Amino acid sequence: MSKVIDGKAVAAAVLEECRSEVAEMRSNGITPGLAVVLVGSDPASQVYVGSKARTCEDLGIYSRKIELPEETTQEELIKVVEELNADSAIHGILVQSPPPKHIDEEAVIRTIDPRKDVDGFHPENVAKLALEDSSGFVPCTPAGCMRLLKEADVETKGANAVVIGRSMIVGKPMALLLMAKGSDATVTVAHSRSRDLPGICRQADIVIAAVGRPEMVTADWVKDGAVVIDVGINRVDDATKKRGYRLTGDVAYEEVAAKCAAITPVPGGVGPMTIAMLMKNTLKAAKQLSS
Ligand SMILES: NC(=O)C1=CN([C@@H]2O[C@H](COP(=O)(O)OP(=O)(O)OC[C@H]3O[C@@H](n4cnc5c(N)ncnc54)[C@H](OP(=O)(O)O)[C@@H]3O)[C@@H](O)[C@H]2O)C=CC1
Ligand SMILES: Nc1nc(=O)c2c([nH]1)NC[C@@H]1CN(c3ccc(C(=O)N[C@@H](CCC(=O)O)C(=O)O)cc3)C=[N+]21
Repeated sequence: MSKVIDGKAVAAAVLEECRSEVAEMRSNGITPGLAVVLVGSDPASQVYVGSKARTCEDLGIYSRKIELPEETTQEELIKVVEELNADSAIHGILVQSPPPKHIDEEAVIRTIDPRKDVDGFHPENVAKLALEDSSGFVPCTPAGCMRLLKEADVETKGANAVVIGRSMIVGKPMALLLMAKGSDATVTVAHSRSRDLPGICRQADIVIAAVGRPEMVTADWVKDGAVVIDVGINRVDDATKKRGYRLTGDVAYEEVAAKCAAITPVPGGVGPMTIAMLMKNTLKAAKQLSS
């Protein structure tokens, strides 16, 4: 028996919280605004960016989509960010990752005003997360995973949590959130150099898979009754689908679902939460900048 954690439903509830907050802010004369910058034309990035803009419009958040050509230089991109920093209609700035290879992503992120850094990627916000200072912005995907654990009534206190992946977008902030006071998990972070990943994973009460390898986590890696959060979004070729591909996570869903206590599906798990938490962060930015 397994319980499916419905990310789409939890995200919808978070978005309803946002909708009433937006209405209240607008009645006080503040319209929250989010700018999403996309360099190049990666098809997956275009899907996410479109979905972010649609969600903003639906909630009454002002959204500006800035699509720049692949050959945009770092200087040009930094100039765009600086203009958004100075623009009082914009409270949140997101530069879609990854940018083309000729752009130094870290330099661009450092240019974003930390008060508008709704991704939580700026060093100042990374430091605030590590310091457990709640005035900063928490990266949307791990924040969404924490909310899913909470909604599914998963006890993190004292639990063994294994995070697979150590990226600055997902794995590392996820580990910080799980170990923070209040969450109180015992956290192991695994990555491509980890020895005996299946053995490490089998110790876990909570598995967070953020790797980018389709169906890597199989049933024999997962302890009976564990909770599995699948962050992976992988496109795999599938001739039976009209788009020519299907989406799959980093977890072999069917076999793992058969033995775990709870699991997030892909799609419909962590992905929708990422967008919902981005809206939350945008409202937080708008409130902090307007007060
Ligand atoms: N649902 C959502 O909203 C989001 C989903 N994603 C998805 O999550 C996944 C991870 O994304 P992201 O963190 O950005 O990816 P990265 O590629 O930045 O990081 C992947 C991590 O996985 C580790 N890794 C790679 N191969 C293995 C392996 N064989 N065994 C163990 N560890 C391995 C890497 O180790 P090392 O550090 O040693 O290289 C790295 O730490 C992707 O599928 C991505 O599409 C990402 C963001 C948001
Ligand atoms: N600066 C930056 N911030 C990000 O937050 C960021 C980024 N760059 N680069 C790429 C990753 C990935 N990401 C996703 C967001 C939503 C879904 C999502 O909504 N997925 C749907 C399916 C979408 C589909 O059909 O393709 C789901 O899982 O149900 C997925 C992935 C945000 N990212």
